[in-house]
Amino acid sequence: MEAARNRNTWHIHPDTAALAQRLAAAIARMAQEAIAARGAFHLVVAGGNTPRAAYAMLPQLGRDWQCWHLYHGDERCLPPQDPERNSLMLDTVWLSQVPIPARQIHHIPAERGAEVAARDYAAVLPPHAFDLVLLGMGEDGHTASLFPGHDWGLEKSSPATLAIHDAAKAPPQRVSLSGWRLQYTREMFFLTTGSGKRVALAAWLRGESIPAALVGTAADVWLDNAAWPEAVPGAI
Ligand SMILES: O=C1O[C@H](COP(=O)(O)O)[C@@H](O)[C@H](O)[C@H]1O
Repeated sequence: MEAARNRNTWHIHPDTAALAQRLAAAIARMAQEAIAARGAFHLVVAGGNTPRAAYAMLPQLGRDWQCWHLYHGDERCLPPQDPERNSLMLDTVWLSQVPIPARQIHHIPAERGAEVAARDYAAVLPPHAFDLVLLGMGEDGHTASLFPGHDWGLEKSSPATLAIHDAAKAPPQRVSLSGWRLQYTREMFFLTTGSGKRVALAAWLRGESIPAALVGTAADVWLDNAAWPEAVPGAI
């Protein structure tokens, strides 16, 4: 595969363990820089399986937890204790072990249903840019809960949050930050690992209009060799 000409930086890692370690260190470093510069770190987290190992390392690497503010890129409309909830994964591997003030952890109240949760979540978003947005990519190229064939809310006239009713991946009801709100950030990292992501990654590298590519036009993309076997570890 040849990288399409775009504004992405591709960080290739030999395996998921190496990626998780560097990613967790990068998040902790960026938090310290943001806190030193502005007194707070506003982070949007990705759901799914890919970021789990990095999140689990953060309790050891992070500091100044009282300055962290957490948001989700998306959530699935399921009860809070459902194992498929992004918030439950985050609580289990990371948040239950660190003293981030509860009022600064903005889980999406997706158990209220997509429309109500999207409205309520919009009300807690900051008026300023996020410091860092973490995103994953599904096998079909979706990111957050922005799926192929849907409106991804890339226009500034779109709402900041979208109620999703027919997602191609279960559950069909979800809430997502819109494309432009995800892009309103100082930095964006995409996390993509495993051979299951090869087809979507190849489409991105060819310049196809998949949701991940259009949201992540200028993102740093963190990959392992299983997702891009031909790539030599390093940054391109
Ligand atoms: O449904 C979702 O999928 C993407 C990718 O998940 P992964 O398990 O392949 O890492 C994820 O980024 C998103 O937050 C999630 O809700």
